Amino acid sequence: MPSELAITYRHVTKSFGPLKAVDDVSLDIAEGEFVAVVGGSGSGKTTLLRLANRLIEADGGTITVEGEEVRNVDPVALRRRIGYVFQSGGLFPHLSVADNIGITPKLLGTSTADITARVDELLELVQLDRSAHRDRLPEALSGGQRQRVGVARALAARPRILLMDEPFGALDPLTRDALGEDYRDLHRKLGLTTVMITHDMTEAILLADRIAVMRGGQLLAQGTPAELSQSSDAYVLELLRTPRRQVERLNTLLPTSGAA
Ligand SMILES: Nc1ncnc2c1ncn2[C@@H]1O[C@H](COP(=O)(O)OP(=O)(O)OP(=O)(O)O)[C@@H](O)[C@H]1O
Repeated sequence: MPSELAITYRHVTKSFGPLKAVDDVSLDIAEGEFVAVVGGSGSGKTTLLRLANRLIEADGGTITVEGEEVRNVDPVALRRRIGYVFQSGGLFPHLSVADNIGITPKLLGTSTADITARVDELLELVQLDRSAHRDRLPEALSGGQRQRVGVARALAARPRILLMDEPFGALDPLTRDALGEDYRDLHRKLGLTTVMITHDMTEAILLADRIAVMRGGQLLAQGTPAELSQSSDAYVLELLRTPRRQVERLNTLLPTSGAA
């Protein structure tokens, strides 16, 4: 029986002292869906993400992953089922690209030959040249290449769900755009479920099927970009104003015909 929902949050709450970082959030994420989580700094996005793989434990409510309540799943086993991509790549600085990517298969007892084959497969998947990048240390990579390695490492144990915390945030716009597009293709090709935090509403609109808007720990709104544009909430409309302004300005500045 295929479970339709990859992740569910039901009335989930997490406080740090007096602060409600996540406040009564209910959200369904369907299998194969690409959901972007947007919202201001400190609105609870990272906390929400980390509750799903038990990097943070909820105080109240229920979270399920692929039909199972996460509180009943061993956290280490859970994290192997859910890939996690950090903002800065989160790579181990003293390990080569290959060793970074192969670390989970190694911990799982995979043979050296199989790890080598898997690393090569993953490098190809994230479009990094094997011979050029395999043995480099993270410090010898560009920001974009580091993020590609971060994605490869998160996919090493063949998870069906990927959580991404501002994965492309620190990159220049062109690299960011290329990585976003490439990741979207990968998401589709591998049939992944993706939850991605971003500060960039334009990125959220271009990449995600659905957008969840957080504010003050609460889920303020959720929906497709078209649905959000019908929202009556002033904050949601304000978030959509920047991409709209960009489109209007680009339409004015760029000729509608031509190569660009
Ligand atoms: N371990 C912690 N201890 C105490 N407070 C925390 C902890 N983790 C998060 N918080 C607080 O909880 C709130 C939500 O934090 P969170 O990191 O989830 O927000 P965010 O929306 O991801 O922010 P940003 O976009 O800046 O990364 C913030 O006020 C933060 O300071």
